[in-house]
Amino acid sequence: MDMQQDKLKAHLSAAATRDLNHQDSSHAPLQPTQSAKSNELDMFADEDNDDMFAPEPAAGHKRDDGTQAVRLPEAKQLDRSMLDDWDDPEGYYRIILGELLDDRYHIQTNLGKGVFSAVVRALDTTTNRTVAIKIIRTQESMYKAGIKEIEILQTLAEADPEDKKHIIRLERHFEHKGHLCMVFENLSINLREVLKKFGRDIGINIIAVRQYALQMFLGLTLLKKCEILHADLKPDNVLVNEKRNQLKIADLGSAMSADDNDVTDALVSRFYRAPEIMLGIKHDYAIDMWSIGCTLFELYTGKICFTGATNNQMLKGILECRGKIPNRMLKRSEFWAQHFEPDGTFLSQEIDNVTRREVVRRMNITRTVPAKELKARLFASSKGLSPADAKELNLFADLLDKCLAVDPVRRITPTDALKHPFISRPGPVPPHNIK
Ligand SMILES: Nc1ncnc2c1ncn2[C@@H]1O[C@H](COP(=O)(O)OP(=O)(O)OP(=O)(O)O)[C@@H](O)[C@H]1O
Repeated sequence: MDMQQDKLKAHLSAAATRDLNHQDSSHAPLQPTQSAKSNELDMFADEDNDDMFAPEPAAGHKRDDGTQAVRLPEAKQLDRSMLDDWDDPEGYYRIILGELLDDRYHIQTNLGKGVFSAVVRALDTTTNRTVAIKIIRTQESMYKAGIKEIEILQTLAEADPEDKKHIIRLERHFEHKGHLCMVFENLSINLREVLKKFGRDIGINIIAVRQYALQMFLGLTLLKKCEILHADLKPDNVLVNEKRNQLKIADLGSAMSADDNDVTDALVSRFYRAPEIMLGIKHDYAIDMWSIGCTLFELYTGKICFTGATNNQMLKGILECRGKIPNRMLKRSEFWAQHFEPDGTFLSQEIDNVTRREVVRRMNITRTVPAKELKARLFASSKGLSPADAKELNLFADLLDKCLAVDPVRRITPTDALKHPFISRPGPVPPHNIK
């Protein structure tokens, strides 16, 4: 529980920072050159290519994926007994570039720290391939969470032997100096970084969004088939390959069995949190579809779909954009009284601009059908659309409307999302991917 709270705190502060980062970004035109591109491998081709993870070009050799790998001094087992402590005060393993882990993995790059782990990129000297290794912090709760994540990843891999469903592959795991180490296939950057580098805070082109949407929906079908909720989907937890034409859903550290659905209003990072979670209604697979809807909106516009410093302010944004919460939902809600009066009036808990005190503003939202607002926001970020582009964007708006249905019972399922015309119509999508 501590760990979850820890993780949530970090998510909240990261989300708040992102919120600030996005305040000034301007809307993106759907540039004709972007929308006209038809080759999905080429979807970012005219954009700058300065990969933050690109290895040193000079002393490199070609990897099997065609990229350059750094030539490192000969791998050696460091005698860490010479060191006072191989962990930092927070239980993270202190990374030493060049160290050989498990007599096999030669650490090349430090990819940074998450809440649960430090992640490194390493060369597997047995296969000569690059891998990513998640080195879990020492805390017992984190070790246990790591074991759970391994079990879930194994279940998912067994159900997808051909690796077609876009969920990250765990190759194996081992222990090193009391740390659980998880060896993953190596990927490049996450979708938040894609947005920052290639969308320049204005979003990426609709062909890329469609390709990514298809792959994420395939991932959701596998999760559902295995009766697993990811419960932390957001751009940060979706990784792409070097070419950026394939993605994998990653970080299953919060994933759980679908019947493990105790009511809590703090599940999922706040901006990607479905309304039923905030209202205290028993949740199911639909929470992941909501998160994907928010992620797709953000990919296209470069803007976070719903923001709010609290669940209450998140609900306010959702109500304004998507209309009234249906009574049948409020009836099943454990936390409705924190946000509504018995007659359905919304109690917006805001900070007064002048006094800086909390004030409660009563809002009577009666609209039962979603406003055109979502669509308007998509079109506002796309200037100078050709009729063909506008048609494409209308299809995307219709799909998003269904992914972001307030009532989870009415929200589109992954299988139906794959059949939606935005995804299923003929186009530049490899046919083997559509199952
Ligand atoms: N297989 C991989 N290939 C390349 N980079 C990876 C891989 N796995 C993780 N990373 C990088 O490490 C970061 C953290 O990974 P991950 O989210 O799995 O760790 P975590 O400790 O669970 O973090 P948190 O829960 O705080 O997001 C990712 O955002 C990504 O940038």
